[in-house]
Parts: sequence; structure tokens; C-alpha cells
Amino acid sequence: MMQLTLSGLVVGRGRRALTPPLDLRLSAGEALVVTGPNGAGKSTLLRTLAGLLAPLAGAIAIEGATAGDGEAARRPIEASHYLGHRNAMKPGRTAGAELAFWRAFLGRPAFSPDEALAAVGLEGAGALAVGALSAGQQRRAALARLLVSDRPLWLLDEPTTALDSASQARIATLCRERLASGGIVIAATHQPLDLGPARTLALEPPLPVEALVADAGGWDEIG
Ligand SMILES: Nc1ncnc2c1ncn2[C@@H]1O[C@H](COP(=O)(O)OP(=O)(O)OP(=O)(O)O)[C@@H](O)[C@H]1O
Repeated sequence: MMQLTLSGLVVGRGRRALTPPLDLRLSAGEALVVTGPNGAGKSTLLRTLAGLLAPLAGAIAIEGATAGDGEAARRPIEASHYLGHRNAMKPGRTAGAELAFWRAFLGRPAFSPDEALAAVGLEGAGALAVGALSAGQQRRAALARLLVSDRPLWLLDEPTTALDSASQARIATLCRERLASGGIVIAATHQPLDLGPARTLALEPPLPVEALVADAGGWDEIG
């Protein structure tokens, strides 16, 4: 059974910690909703779990998950879908071509691009340029990426941004289906997202902006 374990995990930007040490274990079928005001560190936590930022302290371990190459995953990134604020879909390419790219890149192919688009209510949109879709449609095309490759850990940063209420409900359903099939879903969100009986992690309000300015040592990376 898959398990994701955070042991004394401290995430932050530069040398500035944004969380206390986090100790948490999530098992297959469990969801975690991360809440907190703007700047509290929700994106930083997800990016750290996705392997895009190094932890300031502590460790992240995954057990019992299969990586894209079919071997046991040693790090969460090998078994996860990460959906950030940005959609990571090139506007000049078609939605179908972008999803085909991600399907090949991520391994363990699941739905075809057309099937994944249909599952997010974008039937027939595969031939359209991503940039020709509305903001909500682009978000849905990005969410279709979750379905083209079988990855058990979903790390979702504000997944329902720009989505109408029917689409929000559809995405919540997809998440619950992933949970029912043994996945783990971690979602940072300001909007209620019905994942069923999810656990919650409420991050504390951040430093005031004046303190950030005094503290500014430059960007540690963009994103
Ligand atoms: N690239 C960066 N370099 C340095 N500091 C950053 C960078 N990106 C964000 N930060 C800082 O890290 C802190 C946490 O930001 P983060 O994006 O994790 O918050 P969040 O809870 O996701 O906020 P929001 O609700 O606005 O999405 C903020 O104080 C922010 O200024």
C-alpha cells in the first residue's frame, strides 16, 4: 500500500522557513487539503513535495508507489502529477499534441489525449491550439494531463482556478476516483473542493510584506 511520509519537514524560500516541522503520514486513498492565506506557503509546500524545491529540514519518503518506468518510486516526483499555478501547456501547440507529449514523457500511459479531454468536458478540443481556449478551458486541458499517465500521487495547486461550478464538481469527482483506486491527493485551495473525508493542513499567516522587503535576499528561483 502506498504511503507518503513527511518527517520533520520544513519548507521555505531561501533560508526563510514557512512552516513548522511537519510530521504527517498519508496512505493510499487519503486526501490532504492545504489551506492558508496568500503567502502562507501552500505552493512552496507542493513544490517541495514535487521535488522542485529542496526542503529546509526533514525528509519526504514514499513507499509502495510505482514510478513512470515501472520500478518502485524512490522519490515522490517519480510517482506524482504536479499541477502548478501555471498550466505547463504551450499556447501555440494543440491540446492533443501537448497531452500526447505528457503521456509519453510521464510514462505508464492511461487515457488517450481525446479520452482525457472528454473526461474534463472538452470533447473534440484536441485539434485546437491551447492558446485558443478560454482560461477555464485551458485549466481543464491542464487537468486532463492527470489522466493521460497513471501516477498515484496528485499534487494540485489551486486546481479549480478559473473553473465554472460544473467543472469544479467534475474535477472533484476525478480526484475522488483517484483516491478510490488507491491514490493520494494533496490539494492547495482557497475554494472548497469536495474530496470526501479529507484531512486538512492549515498554514499560518505569512510575515507582513514590510518584513519580506527587509528580508529580501533576491529570488531563490522563479515560480
Ligand atoms: N520565487 C520566490 N523566491 C523567493 N520567495 C518566494 C518566491 N515565491 C514565493 N516566495 C515567497 O514565499 C512565501 C510563500 O509563497 P507561496 O507562493 O508558497 O504562498 P501560497 O500560500 O501558495 O500563496 P497564494 O495563496 O497566494 O498562492 C511568500 O512570502 C512569497 O513572497
